[in-house]
Amino acid sequence: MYPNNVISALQEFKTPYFFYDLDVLRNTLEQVKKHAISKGFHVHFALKANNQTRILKVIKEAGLGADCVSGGEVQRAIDSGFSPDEIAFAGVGKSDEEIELGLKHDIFCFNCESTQELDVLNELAGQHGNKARVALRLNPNVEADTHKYITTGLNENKFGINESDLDTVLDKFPDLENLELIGIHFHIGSQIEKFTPFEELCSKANALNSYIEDKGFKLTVINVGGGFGINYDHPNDHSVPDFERFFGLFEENIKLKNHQSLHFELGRSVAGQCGSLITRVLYTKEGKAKNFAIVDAGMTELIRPALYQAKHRIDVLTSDKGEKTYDVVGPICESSDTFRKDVSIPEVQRGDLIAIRSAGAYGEVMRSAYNLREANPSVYSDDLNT
Ligand SMILES: Cc1ncc(COP(=O)(O)O)c(C=O)c1O
Ligand SMILES: N[C@@H](CCCC[NH3+])C(=O)O
Repeated sequence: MYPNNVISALQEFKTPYFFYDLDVLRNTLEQVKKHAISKGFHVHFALKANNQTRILKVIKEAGLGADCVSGGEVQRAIDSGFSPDEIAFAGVGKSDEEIELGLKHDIFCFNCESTQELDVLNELAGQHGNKARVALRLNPNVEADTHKYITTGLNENKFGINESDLDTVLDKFPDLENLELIGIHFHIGSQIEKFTPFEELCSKANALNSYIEDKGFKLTVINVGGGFGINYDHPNDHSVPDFERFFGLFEENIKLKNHQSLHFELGRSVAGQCGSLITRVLYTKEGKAKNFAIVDAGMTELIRPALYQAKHRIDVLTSDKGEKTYDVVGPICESSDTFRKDVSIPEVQRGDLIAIRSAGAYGEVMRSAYNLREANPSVYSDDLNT
């Protein structure tokens, strides 16, 4: 819950809008610095989670690099001050145009996901006259224990190169004269709350690392991806994820050779807790079976509940009345436009301000204009009149 001076400042802006508490972001980044960067680990922020320039500048200043999945994100990273040698470009379907943008800027690394992509990258790099650095995204077939739509490291997923194809891919490298294989890359899924999948990932990564090095390749980059989950139920008590345990697990379990460094691509765990979607109650409706609180934000602003049945905490900022049970719903013409079902919150009335919490990652970036919805500007804590 926000303090009263913040709540009254938040009243001034046109809802719905995203509010970013930059102090929460800075505190989060302090922990990333303490438990990862100071130990020599490289942490790339996944722009797919949040690509607001203001947010990216704070993240860049803390010493993180950028993990991009489109030409647009590569360009946004560069425009936000990331140096090309801090930019990794991943993605299962990079277009020729997007690859060319990466080559033009001579970015740090392309994370490649198929043999065909390697051929295309090799050809385009040849035309550009520069060698492209490549990390192979390998599919470790590890169960991430998360929502099925956001698991990525299983054989049935479209991502990465399966172990059974690895020899064929490695055998190609002598012919790929414009590529330099510098590393291996993994990413098993997102919003992973247990630590066992990451332990399993470490043993798979160790085995594959040794296997490829034994074949005579020198890998300098071991990239274990992102996926660390956040606490959606208690964003105040857990505003910063337990990075000590997360990075400690990798420090203990990943076996690096002397010439190797460990890389991460974190999105949600960095940006998730600093953002809220601020919305106003438009109407309340007492149904036969349900009470509805109809708010002015919808799945167009935050699609996670509709897409993954995600439950974001709802804080009513302007009511201290007794609790009442509501379905909190948006104005979009879809029944799935529901933020929470049967949630107990202080009784609300038209005009009350509500914060839908933990919306800093995969919130604003996934916004759509469906129903011709207008996008209001985001608000940053540093600019509040408090
Ligand atoms: C390849 C890759 N790297 C990094 C991320 C960032 O993941 P997260 O936000 O869960 O840390 C994702 C998203 O799941 C991804 O697909
Ligand atoms: N968009 C997803 C995460 C996908 C991660 C990208 N591979 C979410 O909101 O939880």
